[in-house]
Amino acid sequence: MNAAGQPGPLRLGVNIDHVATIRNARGGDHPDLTRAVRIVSDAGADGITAHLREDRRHVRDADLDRIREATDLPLNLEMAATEEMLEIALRHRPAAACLVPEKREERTTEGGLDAAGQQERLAGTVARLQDAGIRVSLFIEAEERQIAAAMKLGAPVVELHTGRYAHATGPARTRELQRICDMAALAAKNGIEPHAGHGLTYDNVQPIAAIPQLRELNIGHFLVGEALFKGLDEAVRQMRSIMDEAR
Ligand SMILES: CC(=O)[C@@H](O)[C@H](O)COP(=O)(O)O
Ligand SMILES: NCC(=O)COP(=O)(O)O
Repeated sequence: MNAAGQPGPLRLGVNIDHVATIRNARGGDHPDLTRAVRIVSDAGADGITAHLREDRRHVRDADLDRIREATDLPLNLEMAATEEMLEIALRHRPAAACLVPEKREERTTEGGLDAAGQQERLAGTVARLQDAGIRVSLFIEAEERQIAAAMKLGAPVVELHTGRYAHATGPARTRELQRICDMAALAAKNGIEPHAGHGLTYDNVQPIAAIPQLRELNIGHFLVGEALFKGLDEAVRQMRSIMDEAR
């Protein structure tokens, strides 16, 4: 919140992974990721997010340079906390690196990173990224013990996993929303910048975008799907406008 008690600006990071998923379905270079990045930039995104999965099912190593060349927007690299990914991040120096849990056989990122249970393992990765000037974020469940772990690790940012909220209905959704509100407030109170993302759509983004402490939402799969019907430019602009109206 700013000095007047109003929520500050909310950045939109567009995750372009699933443009690459469609490209990879045929093995060529269409749809071109850099074209998508330029459209997203022109449509009002504040950043580009890409998850370089260990199995390279969507974005690939060579895409990272191509994304950087296509836009001045900051790149938020989502990555597992492995030595291989750390070396890639240190070579490419994205503006931000978001440490995510990864299971090879999962359909999508199923839950948050267990920062509380893996503090020792994560400490070195967080420190090496930060030493390289890369802003570290931890993609965690909205739980007090995970925020406490982020504080101990010295992470400047947490991204709260909104998957459970996105899939819940009725009172369960209200509970999930409250959890995210409370943990965004707790993070901010302790000097950690809270972000959120996963499974957000036009129908469910408004209450999340209205959480005053949140500074960034990362949204991908829905926007790429919606782009089939209205184009990527319009899909991003509409999301931007719902987010702006919520502040
Ligand atoms: C961590 C995360 O939420 C994103 O990476 C997003 O889900 C897109 O990647 P997947 O669809 O491969 O999970
Ligand atoms: N970290 C969440 C993200 O980048 C986008 O998730 P989704 O919108 O593809 O589910």
